[in-house]
Amino acid sequence: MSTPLLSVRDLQKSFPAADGPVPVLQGVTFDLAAGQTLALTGESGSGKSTLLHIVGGLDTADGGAVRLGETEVTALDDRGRAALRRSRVSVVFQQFNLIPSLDVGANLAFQARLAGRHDPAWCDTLARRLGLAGHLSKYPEQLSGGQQQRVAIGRTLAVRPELVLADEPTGNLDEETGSRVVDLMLELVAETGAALLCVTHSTALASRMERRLVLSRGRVA
Ligand SMILES: Nc1ncnc2c1ncn2[C@@H]1O[C@H](COP(=O)(O)OP(=O)(O)OP(=O)(O)O)[C@@H](O)[C@H]1O
Repeated sequence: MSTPLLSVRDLQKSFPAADGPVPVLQGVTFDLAAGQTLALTGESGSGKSTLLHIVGGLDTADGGAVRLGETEVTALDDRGRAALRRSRVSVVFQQFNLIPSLDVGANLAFQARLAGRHDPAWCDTLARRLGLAGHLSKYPEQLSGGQQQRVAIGRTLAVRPELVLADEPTGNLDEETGSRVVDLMLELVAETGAALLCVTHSTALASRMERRLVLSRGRVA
């Protein structure tokens, strides 16, 4: 079998609480192949977002290992994790997290510019495919939720990351808007060849992914 793009092994994480550390991830192990899509589901508090944050280099683990290709993510220092987030792993958040002072065009290009990978032709393609070409000089507050999430997806894919992480990407959208946003996200993720790890409570969204992983009390169920 070929080496997976993402390998998570025996991942452990606790958070401090008044009466001692509370274990949140208690030995999570799974692989994700390049270009594969995986839904991460499980009850509230089961550790889904915590896992996503560690995989994406937004938080650190207490034990175990995360590898992305040849890189041991869990061995990186702050700088290494920042570099990983700029160019190789990119996150779509439920709250969109656009930069309010930048227009749509600048938001789309923002992460790619930071990564030194800005490709104007690819940004134009993304804007057109995401139905944003007529909105490039608008600001996030002038957009609907669905439009804002499409900008966030475009910003994520503008860097051509190896791995896209999505945390409840349709959580703030109505069902129909969410379904259209997911269609676009899956289409464009597939075209770039990125793998997708998507945290969701939505069975409709989870059913659109090739694989499903259920977390229960910090373990893969
Ligand atoms: N920074 C933190 N400090 C302390 N506890 C935390 C922190 N982040 C998460 N937790 C706790 O860790 C547990 C898992 O949280 P996490 O957000 O990963 O769960 P989740 O499965 O994504 O939940 P949900 O589906 O409700 O978003 C919860 O009990 C939460 O309160």
